[in-house]
Amino acid sequence: MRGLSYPELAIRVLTPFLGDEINEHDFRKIVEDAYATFRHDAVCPLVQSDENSYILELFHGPTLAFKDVAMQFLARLMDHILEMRGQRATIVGATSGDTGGAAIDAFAGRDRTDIVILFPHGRVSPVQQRQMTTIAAPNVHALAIEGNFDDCQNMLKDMFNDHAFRDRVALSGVNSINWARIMAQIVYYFSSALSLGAPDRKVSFTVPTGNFGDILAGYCAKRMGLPIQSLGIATNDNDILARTLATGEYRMEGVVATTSPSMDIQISSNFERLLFEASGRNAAEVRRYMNGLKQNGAFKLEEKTLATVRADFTARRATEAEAAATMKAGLERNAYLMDPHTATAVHVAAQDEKSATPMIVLSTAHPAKFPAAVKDATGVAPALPTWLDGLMDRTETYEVLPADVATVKEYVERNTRAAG
Ligand SMILES: Cc1ncc(COP(=O)(O)O)c(C=O)c1O
Ligand SMILES: N[C@@H](CCOP(=O)(O)O)C(=O)O
Repeated sequence: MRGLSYPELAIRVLTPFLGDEINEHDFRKIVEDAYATFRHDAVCPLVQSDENSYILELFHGPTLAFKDVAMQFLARLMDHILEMRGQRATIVGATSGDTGGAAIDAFAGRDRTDIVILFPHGRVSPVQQRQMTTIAAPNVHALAIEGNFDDCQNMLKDMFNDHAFRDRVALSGVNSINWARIMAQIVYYFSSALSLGAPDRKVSFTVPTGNFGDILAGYCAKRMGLPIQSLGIATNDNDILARTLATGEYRMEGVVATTSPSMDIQISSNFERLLFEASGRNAAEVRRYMNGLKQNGAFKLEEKTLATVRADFTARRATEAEAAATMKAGLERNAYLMDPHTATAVHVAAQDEKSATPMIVLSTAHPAKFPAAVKDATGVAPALPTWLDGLMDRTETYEVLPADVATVKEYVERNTRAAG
């Protein structure tokens, strides 16, 4: 697979996951169109940052975040399937900042879908907010929820669990709850590892982590046979995953606001998927964990499951000061500006012992999405690319709603077209 273009590689990696509802020709067109929206010929280029260290830039899509990689593909795939079936869908998504903008960009103006995005009021960056609130398309609805991301995601899960509501509005998801999101993210683990010599040479990854979707895609790549030495979870001060790997106990604490807001998460949704695999697909064990989380805000991992998780993953935290110092050092040493999420992971990766295995850090957002944090750390305010000119001056349209699922459901039924 070495030497293939990104779309060709995506077709090779993703084809085994397809059912028979889509033919080869249509799938090729979906993939090619999705990655034609990226502003870099390589789609996800790999940049060397040190002797054996690399940064995988995942932010060359329309909204400057790694979410575009999956979302541009997913929107086209869903549109195609809905068209073939003659159906419509209502998409409801929860975001801590980036999923929402990427989903709105990818689905805006599409005839067969309405999209409602729940974001935590006052807890996303101004650029992230405007990417959700300034898109004038009749099928787009942005809701600022008086709560945090976990509240938004909990309400979304409640909506999926209310089967009558789900069926009435033809509810569909674009969060990483949707497997197609994870599936599309597997591809860049392959593209970057292949360009460094895989499968003849192992590589390691460090991933800025919140909802655990991105790093789960890395785990899937490993299970598919990609020789990955280690998968490093990098967290900000919301370090529940780092604490869990250290102590064996997943224990919720309050969410704190950081300069990497997209990782301000305590309920890391896809960690449940990992636990299912690590427990040997023991549904009863995972159910016990999830009940513990709901009832007591905590659960303790079985020794065997913990050991299995630790065999594939390491986890560390970068504090706000460490992320800021990393952004500053990146600019001074390499004339390279990185965003706070990326800096979190670069700091964590640098704590590893020197190894002959190349380390690839996933860069999940363009620094211009977080200009205030980057300027505070480096003195330089990164400018938005020209295709986003005027973003900060456009009129915003959004509603503020309480973190109350009945109120949000009522909004969805009133404002979307698939019901009835
Ligand atoms: C910029 C950025 N970095 C990292 C993450 C964390 O990714 P995940 O939620 O897949 O762990 C997010 C949110 O998804 C993000 O938007
Ligand atoms: N960090 C995410 C949170 C949602 O994650 P997802 O991968 O489940 O969509 C964001 O930026 O919205």
